[in-house]
Amino acid sequence: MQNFIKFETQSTAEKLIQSALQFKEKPFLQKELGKELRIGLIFLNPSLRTRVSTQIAAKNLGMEAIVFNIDKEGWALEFEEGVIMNENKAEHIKEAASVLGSYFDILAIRAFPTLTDKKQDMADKVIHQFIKYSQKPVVSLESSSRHPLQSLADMMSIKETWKNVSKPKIVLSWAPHVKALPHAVPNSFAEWTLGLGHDLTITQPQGYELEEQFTKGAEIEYDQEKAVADADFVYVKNWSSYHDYGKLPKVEGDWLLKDHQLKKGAKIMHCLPVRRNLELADELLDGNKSLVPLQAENRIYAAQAVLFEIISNMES
Ligand SMILES: NCCC[C@H](NC(=O)CCC(=O)O)C(=O)O
Ligand SMILES: NC(=O)OP(=O)(O)O
Repeated sequence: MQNFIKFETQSTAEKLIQSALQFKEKPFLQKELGKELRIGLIFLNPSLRTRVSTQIAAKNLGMEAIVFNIDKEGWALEFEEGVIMNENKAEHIKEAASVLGSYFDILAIRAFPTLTDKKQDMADKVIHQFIKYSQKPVVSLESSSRHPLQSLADMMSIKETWKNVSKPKIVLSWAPHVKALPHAVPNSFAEWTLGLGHDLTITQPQGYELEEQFTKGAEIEYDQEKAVADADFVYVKNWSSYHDYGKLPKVEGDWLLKDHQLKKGAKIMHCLPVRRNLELADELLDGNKSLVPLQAENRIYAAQAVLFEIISNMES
């Protein structure tokens, strides 16, 4: 594995989950591996979990991690090729990525979508420019289209929790929000669950269908109550419209999930940050159905498994 920007194969994903679970048992198992290596965590958007968990993961492997909030502390970046830079952008991605590539052994990038330019967002233009111009392995810390480190931690959390031999019923449920949010988390969640051979049902209001490349093979159920009634895991997340890109079509009914709609033993998941009592009710977040703290904790070991795999490939 050179770059980690999406789900690749079932066997790679399973290997990463196993490795993450092993690092959770023994975080310092490979504490010397990265001792002469440096990772740059480059943020174009805010973060709590991704930023801190990836720093801890790097430290557990003996690496130095430097965080750079490039959107606030760097020069304004130009991503277009061949333009005359006579407006407010002071530095081109060609120089920025190439210089950062010369400073670091691995680069990790967070670049949210515009939610206005669908083509650019779906092509993950920013992350691909970092790959092209840095010439270093790149890890996605959430791109326009996907959030693979989150999904790896989510798959690990499901694996740790589900002890039955039968397959769990997994539901991805749209939830209300006040803003237009990206599709990266639900896209990746669908990509990873289906890629690992799980059964997935997606419930969302009309107009909020996700891109089919991610959801092919999932059952779509517009009636949320029906979809969640017998679910073992309900992954709750808001996203804006994909087809009417970045818009917020009017929603009928109350999509805020209630504890009584779920069966006993069902688990609730969310990537965080969550808006309490808008996206998810206190009774669910604070109750025993919540896997949310486990998911957040597992972000460390998901990142550690990914960095371990990239470093192991660099050396061979
Ligand atoms: N990294 C996890 C989620 C990040 C982002 N959420 C947000 O922007 C929430 C913002 C707010 O609630 O104002 C998303 O949905 O992709
Ligand atoms: N879940 C997640 O990626 O959280 P942050 O946006 O805080 O990093």
